[in-house]
Amino acid sequence: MSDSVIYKTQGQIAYLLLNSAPVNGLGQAVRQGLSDGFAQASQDNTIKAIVVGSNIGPFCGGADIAEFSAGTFADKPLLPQVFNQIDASSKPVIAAIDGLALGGGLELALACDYRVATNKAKLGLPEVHLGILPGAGGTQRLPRLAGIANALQMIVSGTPVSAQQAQQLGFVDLVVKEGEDVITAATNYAEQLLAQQAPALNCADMPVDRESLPSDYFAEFRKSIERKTRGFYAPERCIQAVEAACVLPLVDGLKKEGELFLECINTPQARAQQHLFFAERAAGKVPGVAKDTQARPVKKVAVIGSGTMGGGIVMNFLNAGFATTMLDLNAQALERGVGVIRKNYEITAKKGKLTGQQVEQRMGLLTTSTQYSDIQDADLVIEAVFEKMDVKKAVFKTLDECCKPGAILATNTSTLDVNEIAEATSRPQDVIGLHFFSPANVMRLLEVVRAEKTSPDVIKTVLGCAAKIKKLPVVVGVCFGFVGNRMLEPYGREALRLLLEGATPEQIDRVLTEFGFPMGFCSMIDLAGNDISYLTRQAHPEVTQGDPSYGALVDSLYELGHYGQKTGCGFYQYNGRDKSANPDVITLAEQAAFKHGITRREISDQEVLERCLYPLINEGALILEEGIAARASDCDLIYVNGYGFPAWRGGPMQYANEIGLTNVLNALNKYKEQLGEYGERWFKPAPLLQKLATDGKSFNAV
Ligand SMILES: NC(=O)c1ccc[n+]([C@@H]2O[C@H](COP(=O)([O-])OP(=O)(O)OC[C@H]3O[C@@H](n4cnc5c(N)ncnc54)[C@H](O)[C@@H]3O)[C@@H](O)[C@H]2O)c1
Repeated sequence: MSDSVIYKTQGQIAYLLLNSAPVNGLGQAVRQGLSDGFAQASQDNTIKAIVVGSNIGPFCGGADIAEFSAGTFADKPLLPQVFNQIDASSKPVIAAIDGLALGGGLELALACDYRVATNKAKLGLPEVHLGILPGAGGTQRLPRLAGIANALQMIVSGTPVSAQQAQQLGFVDLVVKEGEDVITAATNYAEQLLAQQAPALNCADMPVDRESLPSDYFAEFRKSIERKTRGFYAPERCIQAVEAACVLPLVDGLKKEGELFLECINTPQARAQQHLFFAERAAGKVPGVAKDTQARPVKKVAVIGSGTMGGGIVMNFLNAGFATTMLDLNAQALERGVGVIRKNYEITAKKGKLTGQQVEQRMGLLTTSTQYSDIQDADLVIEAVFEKMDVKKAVFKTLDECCKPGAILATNTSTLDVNEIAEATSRPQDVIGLHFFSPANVMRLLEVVRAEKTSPDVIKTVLGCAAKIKKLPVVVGVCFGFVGNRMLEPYGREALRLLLEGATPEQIDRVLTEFGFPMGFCSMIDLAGNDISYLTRQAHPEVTQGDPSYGALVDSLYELGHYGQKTGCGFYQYNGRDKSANPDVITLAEQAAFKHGITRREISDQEVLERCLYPLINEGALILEEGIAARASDCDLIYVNGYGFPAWRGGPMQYANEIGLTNVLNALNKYKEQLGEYGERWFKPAPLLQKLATDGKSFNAV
């Protein structure tokens, strides 16, 4: 038998202990070990019960996902076969669960007859997040053990539950206290079962209670998740599998589940979602930051600026239990900032997501000040003041004078040069960019901007802090807009140019939302305020590369005071929640087109999509070439988590991989030719894209 599963016996009980670090992934060797162990225990007449547990701590993190892309998940024995073998055992089988029982790990536990778990265990079926469904019996056994509604909720949301919740739902039999050894507890449980002559249970004999649910239950459930799952393929297949569990005997339900699993596994969506899964793990590996780099201790945090971003950033740290000082030179702004934080917490408490005591606890961690001398003992300072270089430099000079040696000095700038800000101090090695996204207390993405002199231990420290405040940190280099906003620039440039060439805001937004963005570019600019886009361009005229038509329509709207939603008018007109076309936009576009010698024409939806997306992808290739991002998957994480790029497409670079880099390259070349001088200026393919396409490779090769 393989070392991946340890087989041992003690008295009447056989133990199968998974032994495959780090999380007992169910690769071929583990599957084989389980199957062999069960065969051995079944044949041994002295064995009366079987305990399945872990030799390394966590019970089981699930299938070995790398096997999906390699195709080896189909190497025998197949996971469903092994679990059917366990379910069919004539001897009681007890799962002993500590730590994780996720995906295939929970399906393994469900195939056992009884489950004993520690109160720290997490049990769930997160397959839907990988674009697939639980394909080893989870969709058939969980409804039988936990009821249809509970199972459906767990399978479609992918959200795990605690051992206590699992016991309430009926699929954990015993929860053991912290510190108790779960294998000992499972052994005691097995002995009790044997003393009671408790039978081995077979899921096939368990009824599914469909009658207690309304006849339109599944239809209503579908409606309830419609918005959240728009565009995703797997949730509907999960529902169909649970529906099958309601009407089919177990053996046929398992067959149906297997068919639905195969329908999902080879789709671009499953590849995209698995790409993002691996991308998150890869993002933690930062070139130049060694594994054994020591992080600096961070206990006290200070945030400079109590405006929109400062307040949101402060909340992250209060939520994670950090003593935090919010500093603003303007006492009124400071008071307003504290008020906004309290109000946000109170709204959350009203929704029942925080208790009154928790609100006070968090507010109790907050101190405020208008004096820099009050933050001299802060370990981490995050600046979120006005976006002006002279203001930022003055703040960093003051921080340099007042902060203790070794304090990390971070800036939340969106567009300014972090190297220049760092040089305003005598300690550029301690300076870093922490680019939070708005609303900063909600958005998970954090661009960590590594300046030329930022020291590796500073990066290591902020990555640790990011994990504590539950952010997804992606390390990027210094350039205008870093990764996210830099890639957004050509996307927006093309959307605005297409309006001059003949497209309408409605067409652009429709094409982009049909692609999967939650909103199109014109609606997005209206929401953010086109004054921001106008003023940023004024401050950074170099982005236009001398193109006089660049952003022309935004200029016209700005000059009319039509800033978007905040003034009730922008690309659209707003009346409360109602949004309608702004008829002036066409006239303004015609005037701008005339001024810049652009001939208006009918624009196809395909052109809208290609011209918005391909330059964005091309910019990603330039970013990779320049080393601003370490890997294409980092750009994807930024786009999916910060810019609404549909997760089921895996991010712009993965989308390009999926449609083929040659197609992207050919389209860029086509527009380069078709659009004359404009095309020559903006549609030059990045050398990296050209090379990869010519070599028949994808961005994953970088
Ligand atoms: N708003 C966004 O969506 C967003 C997103 C990402 C990053 N950012 C960046 O975050 C920073 C702050 O943006 P915001 O939208 O919160 O601005 P804001 O205008 O809402 O707040 C800025 C605050 O800084 C204070 N302030 C100004 N100078 C100061 C000084 N010298 N010392 C202490 N306090 C000072 C002001 O009183 C004000 O309360 C900017 O650099 C911006 O580019 C903003």
